[in-house]
Amino acid sequence: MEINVIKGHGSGNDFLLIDEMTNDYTFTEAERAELARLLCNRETELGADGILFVLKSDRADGRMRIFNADGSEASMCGNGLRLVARYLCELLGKNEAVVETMKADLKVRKQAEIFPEVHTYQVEISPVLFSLNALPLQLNKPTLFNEKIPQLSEKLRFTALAVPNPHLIAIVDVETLQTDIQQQLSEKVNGPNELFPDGVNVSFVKPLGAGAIYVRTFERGVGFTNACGTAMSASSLVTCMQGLNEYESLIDVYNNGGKVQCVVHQIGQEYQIDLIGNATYLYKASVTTDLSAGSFVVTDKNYFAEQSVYERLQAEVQQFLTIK
Ligand SMILES: N[C@@H](CCC[C@H](N)C(=O)O)C(=O)O
Repeated sequence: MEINVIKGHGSGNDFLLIDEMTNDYTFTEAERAELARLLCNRETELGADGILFVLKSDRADGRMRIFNADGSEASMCGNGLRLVARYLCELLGKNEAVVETMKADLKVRKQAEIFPEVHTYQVEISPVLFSLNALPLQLNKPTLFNEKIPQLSEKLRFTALAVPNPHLIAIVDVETLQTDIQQQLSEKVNGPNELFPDGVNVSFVKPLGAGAIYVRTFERGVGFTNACGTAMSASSLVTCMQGLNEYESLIDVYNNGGKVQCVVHQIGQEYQIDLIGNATYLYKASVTTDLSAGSFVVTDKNYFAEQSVYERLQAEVQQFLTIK
C-alpha cells in the first residue's frame, strides 16, 4: 500500500498526518491501528506519538481521528488538532474551520504567530466533564477535585476530568517533579488496574507565577511526551479553579517541547478552553507498507524549512525554564 504522510508537531508532540479526504485510501479499522503501531515505532525511520487521520465529514469541514502509538484510538488530541486545523485551512483556503472529532465538532482558526514565522492555530477544547463516569475512574464518589487517591499516593492531591479524553492532574513542587513518582503512578494507572479501566493521561503541573505554568504529561497509549495539548488545557482549567490563574486571561503553558497559551472560559456551569500554539511541519514522505509483514519503506522524503525557526522558540523556552 502506498501512503503519503506529513510529519509535524505541536510543542514537540509529533504526529504523522494521513489525508483520507483527498486520497483514495480504504483502510479498515484494524489497518488504522496497525499503521499506528508500525509507523509510530521510534525504532523505524518515521516514529511519532500518534497518527492523525483526516477524513471527510457530513457536517463539518473535515474529521479528525487520532490513534496513539500503541494503536489505541483516543477521543481527542489538542496538539494534533492544531496540525489538522492547519492542514484543512490550507487545503480549503480558509482561516477558520470546524472539525468533527469523536465526541464534538470543534472550532479551529489560524492565529497571529506565537513567535515570528511559526504557524499558529487556536483550537477549541470542549466538552469538559467532571463526572468520574466520563473518564472512567472507579471510585465511590461522583467527582474528584484536588483530593487524595490513597492507592496512588499518600501525599499528592488529584483532580480528574475529561476534555473529553481522560486526565488526572496534580499540582506539584519542583522536588516532586524530580522524583520518579509520576512515571510509577502513570504506569500503574495505564496497566491492568481497577481505578482507570481505560487508562488515563497523567499530568504534573508546576505553577510558575501569575499567568504561567509548566506541565509534564505521561500520555495514555504513548508514555512521556514533550507536551499534550488536552492535558495543558485541562491543567490550565484546574489552576483557574484553584485560584492560581484567572479565567478569560492568557495563560502561558510551558512544556518540554515549547510553549502554548490557553484561555479558560466559564460559561454558566460549563467550561471551554482555547488552546493556541504552533502547528509545525517537519517533512512530507511517501511510504510503501506491507502490513501483513509488519514492514514499510520510505520511498521519498522532503523536508520543510520551518523547524529551524521553531527551534529558536524552543531554545528561549528552555532558557526560561532553567531560570525558573
Ligand atoms: N497528545 C494529545 C492527546 C492524545 C491522546 C491521548 N494520549 C489519549 O489517549 O487520551 C494531545 O495533544 O491532546
